[in-house]
Amino acid sequence: MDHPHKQPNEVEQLKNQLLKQVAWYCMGLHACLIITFLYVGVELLAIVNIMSVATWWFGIKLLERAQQSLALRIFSLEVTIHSILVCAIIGIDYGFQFYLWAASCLLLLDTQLKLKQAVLWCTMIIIMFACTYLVFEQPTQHINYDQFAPYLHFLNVVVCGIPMIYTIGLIREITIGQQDELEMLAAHDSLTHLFNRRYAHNLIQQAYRSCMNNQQPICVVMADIDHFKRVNDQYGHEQGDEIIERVAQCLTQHLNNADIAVRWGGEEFLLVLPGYSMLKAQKHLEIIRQAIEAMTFTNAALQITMSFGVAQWQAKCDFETVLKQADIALYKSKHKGRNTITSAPNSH
Ligand SMILES: Nc1nc2c(ncn2[C@@H]2O[C@H](COP(=O)(O)OP(=O)(O)OP(=O)(O)O)[C@@H](O)[C@H]2O)c(=O)[nH]1
Repeated sequence: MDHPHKQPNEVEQLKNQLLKQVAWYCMGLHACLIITFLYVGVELLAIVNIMSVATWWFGIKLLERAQQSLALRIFSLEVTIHSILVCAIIGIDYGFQFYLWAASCLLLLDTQLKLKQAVLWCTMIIIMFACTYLVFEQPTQHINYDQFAPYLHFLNVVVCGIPMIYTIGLIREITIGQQDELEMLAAHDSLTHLFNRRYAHNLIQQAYRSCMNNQQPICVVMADIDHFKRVNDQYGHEQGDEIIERVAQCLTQHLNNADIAVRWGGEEFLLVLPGYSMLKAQKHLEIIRQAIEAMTFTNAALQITMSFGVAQWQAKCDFETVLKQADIALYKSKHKGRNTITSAPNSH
């Protein structure tokens, strides 16, 4: 069940905007048709179009009140009735039956309608479209401008097709955007935007395999903010969060594209440095250590430091083992008084 205080869905808002655009387009179209039908002497259809303008206007008001599902059903019903009526009066030569395709597409956009129901209704509309060719071949009222029928037919197909392409294209974009966002959310930690532990696992294995294949060294680093509990207690949890964020930014700034930075736990980070020998990693970590030590905050009294443990990932060694080596080295850094880098002994 929906939570009464749930956030408005961004995608639904986008869809609403898009539907409003389409609705304005359709309302304008019907307004033009009022004039057209008056001009060609089919007053009944001019009246039908006046009713259509009113319906689309009402639908726009529903969209403005975020009643998207009801608006879509009304739009779809309007288009269906309208197309059938027009075909019943002037026949199918003018191509108004194609709006039934648009009506079925509109109904499919109603996500509150169960897929089975939507498919059933859409199928019925498409069957109605097919029936127009059997039932309305002979018009009940002839228009004096029969010679324009092929052009109007052509125009109707195009006019009907454009919003369909536009709508489906935009929904495609929304879907791709959503997929990217989901992938991003699944891969990254929300506070630091670094990779999360679960996602990083495969990346780390890939980096390791690539280094082993190219006979390159690779280092694994465990890093932990010092006395973070004290910082939290003294300056508050929010300040603590800001520190974690800033440390993550600092790490990212000092890493290359191929390096992997992971938020491993609360104030604990894992770095995987492909192509780094132990010496190169130590030098690089020293730059990072100094950068973190030099960080300033709004509260001038606040200063933080970070401890590091680094291990070189040897061939035929599994990740858990090298991680443990880096972890033990980190523990030693803490033991030595923190704000320092320690290398795992068997990694030289
Ligand atoms: N603000 C904030 N604090 C966190 C977060 N995750 C963990 N912590 C806190 O980080 C602190 C970690 O404390 P400890 O593991 O005892 O280590 P420490 O105080 O950093 O001490 P050392 O690691 O020994 O230097 C705990 O108080 C956690 O509540 C977070 O996302 N935000």
